[in-house]
Amino acid sequence: MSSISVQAEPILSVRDLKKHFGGKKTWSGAVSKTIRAVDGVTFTIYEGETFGLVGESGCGKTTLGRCIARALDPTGGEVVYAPKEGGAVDLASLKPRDLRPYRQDVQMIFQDPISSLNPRMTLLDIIGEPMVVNGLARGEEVKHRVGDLLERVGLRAEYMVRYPHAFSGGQRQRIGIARALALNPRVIVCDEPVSALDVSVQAQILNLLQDLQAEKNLTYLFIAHDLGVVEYLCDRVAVMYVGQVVELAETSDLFARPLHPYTEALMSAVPPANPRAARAPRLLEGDLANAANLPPGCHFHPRCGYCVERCRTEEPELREYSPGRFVRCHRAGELKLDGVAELAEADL
Ligand SMILES: Nc1ncnc2c1ncn2[C@@H]1O[C@H](COP(=O)(O)OP(=O)(O)OP(=O)(O)O)[C@@H](O)[C@H]1O
Repeated sequence: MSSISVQAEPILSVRDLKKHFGGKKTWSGAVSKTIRAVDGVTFTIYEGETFGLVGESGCGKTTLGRCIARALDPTGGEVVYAPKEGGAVDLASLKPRDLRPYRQDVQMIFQDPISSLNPRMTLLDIIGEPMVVNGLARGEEVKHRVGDLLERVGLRAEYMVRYPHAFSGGQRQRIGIARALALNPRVIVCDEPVSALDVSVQAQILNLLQDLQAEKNLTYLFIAHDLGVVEYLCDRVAVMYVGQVVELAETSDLFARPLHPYTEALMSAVPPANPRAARAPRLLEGDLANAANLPPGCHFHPRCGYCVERCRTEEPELREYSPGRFVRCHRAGELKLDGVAELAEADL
């Protein structure tokens, strides 16, 4: 795990970010339902840290990551970025032309490298084109830089004349990483970068990401549903449930003692450290709430084993439970919830 220095400065402050889909008139005059994919997310990411984002499929992680990288236009809220030269800019509200100088600072790596790599382009074009378009290099210099980048991510420079289909899944992810690095970014949104890979290859890619972070002082927003990967890699973690953050904490605190019943439920699906341990997995029951038709009160209440009357009617706020620890639950602190570390100890 990388550790951020105490003096680390905020590099991205996400404030009340929203991305709603739908809500538009259809051809028949009816209005389509509004899907609240991201619905008021607030957190700060510090320079050099790995900030994890977890939650079930469909809870809005990808949409949030894409809004932060401005691959999608947010519906509302702010993404305040601190450029190297000082000051602060709200990436969420900049017009495309004004966004251009900052776009290269925030890059993305995707889950499925093959669908994000143009099959008709050589690696030289895939990795070199952004350099040329952004005026970072031209001519022979592009080849040199692409060769260096390929070698840095563990591939051979001469592969630059080949096409993506000639490579394995792990190698393609290395190509995706080289492309993201081509513009010397400061922040990389890593959207499930290892979930499509074999376990042995996953470790190699995670090690590469860690080495690159140390070398280039990169900041990662790391989106994942595999809690084991998140525990290993992230400094802090935000847990999302239907478009909202329900808990945010330092990784070790979150895993040792979750404060939100949803976090506990996610963790109960993690295999115990001791495989012989007799532990009944308390799997998450019921389906993720519908982002187009949210339940009243706490959005998690229909699936929550700790639900009381207030949870059915009153929507909880995200509040700071202790310094740096945020939770959106009426009963936070009152409940004694199981974390992974505690379970592992109890199992021995
Ligand atoms: N372009 C779109 N139009 C309409 N709805 C969308 C669009 N993109 C995402 N959604 C909806 O927004 C919600 C959040 O989706 P998103 O892909 O961000 O979740 P996720 O947590 O990243 O899921 P996964 O892990 O499966 O990628 C879902 O209900 C999804 O159906």
